[in-house]
Amino acid sequence: MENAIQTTVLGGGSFGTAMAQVLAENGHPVRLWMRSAEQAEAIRHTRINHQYFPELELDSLVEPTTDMGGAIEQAELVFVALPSKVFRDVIRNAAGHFRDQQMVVSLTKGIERDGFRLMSQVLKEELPGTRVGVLSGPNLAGELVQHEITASVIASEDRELRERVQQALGNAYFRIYANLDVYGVELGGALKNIYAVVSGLADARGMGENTKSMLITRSLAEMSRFAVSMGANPMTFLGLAGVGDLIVTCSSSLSRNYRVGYAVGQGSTLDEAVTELGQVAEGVRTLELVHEKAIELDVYMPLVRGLYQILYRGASITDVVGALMNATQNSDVEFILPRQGEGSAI
Ligand SMILES: NC(=O)C1=CN([C@@H]2O[C@H](COP(=O)(O)OP(=O)(O)OC[C@H]3O[C@@H](n4cnc5c(N)ncnc54)[C@H](OP(=O)(O)O)[C@@H]3O)[C@@H](O)[C@H]2O)C=CC1
Ligand SMILES: O=C(CO)COP(=O)(O)O
Repeated sequence: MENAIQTTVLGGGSFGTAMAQVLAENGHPVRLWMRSAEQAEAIRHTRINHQYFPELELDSLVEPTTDMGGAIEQAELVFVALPSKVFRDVIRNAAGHFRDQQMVVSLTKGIERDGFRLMSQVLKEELPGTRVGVLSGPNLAGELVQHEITASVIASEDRELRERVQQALGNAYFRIYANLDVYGVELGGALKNIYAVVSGLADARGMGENTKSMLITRSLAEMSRFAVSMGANPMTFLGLAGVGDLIVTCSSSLSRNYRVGYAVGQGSTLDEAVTELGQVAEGVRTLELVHEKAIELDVYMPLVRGLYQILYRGASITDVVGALMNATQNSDVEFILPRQGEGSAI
């Protein structure tokens, strides 16, 4: 195709595969890097990624590979779809293959334990000289490959990168908006996973629609409050990468975080729920990190605290719900009201 962009996706899991398919359907050759030679070989022969998308026939422009060097060196645009837990190690091992000014976009929605770093920060540290962006939004992989009309946000300080990503990914079913608030867009994607777990729990317990609405709305207030305390722009949380992603992950059983919450709500232990899922649910780890950070920064996060008590301290769901409904700190104030003469806060 004229104007085809050479692309690479690192990570042959659920989202990496979905994004590779979108790129290929748009006419861009894409190397899909995965660590398993067996998996790459099977995809090459069957055109199917059996473990993650057994019903999806991959476009002929998707080339599965385990050759990390070749995949990176030949790409103009590299997308990274790896769990946050392994992100830095994989990138560090591959660092020698990247070149100056190459465009690298994180698709990962998680936080690194050491130093509470987001993936774009990891990329900047490990790959100095490259241009970095993050893509985030309400993008369930399973819906994207079904061509459900979807939108996402490319956030980067680099205008050329934003435009290139819009060009590479945009099509009749996928619309890519641009944003300059890299930190807010990325933090939104990571934080909403926690509340998807809460939402799954609530659904498993048969809680009502009033409850669900309350939970989602208060989740938005809580994640925005945290983000503002970390220096993000609260307006970003009213967009696709904030409330947009929160709504979809809190509402869909396609969300792995929701499914973990649902399983725990039905009586599984956290370990059982995560093992049964067999894919990454970033919210479980993010919860621990945000819980710790909220204490450090003294940010009021009752839902994070409640979920932490349930998942990590063995508290009963009934007790936690009771405590939340009887909470006194800030409980009767919907928004933290500004003092006279100050701007508004959330
Ligand atoms: N799925 C979705 O709908 C969306 C996911 N995301 C985000 O994308 C990121 C990746 O998620 P997703 O693809 O869904 O996760 P999956 O669990 O589906 O896949 C994870 C992928 O990472 C690979 N991997 C794990 N550990 C390593 C390692 N040490 N070295 C190399 N590869 C490794 C896995 O390989 P193997 O199969 O060999 O274990 C697999 O290919 C997450 O941060 C998620 O939040 C963002 C938007 C949507
Ligand atoms: O981020 C997602 C949708 O935007 C996917 O959520 P899960 O990781 O919970 O499946």
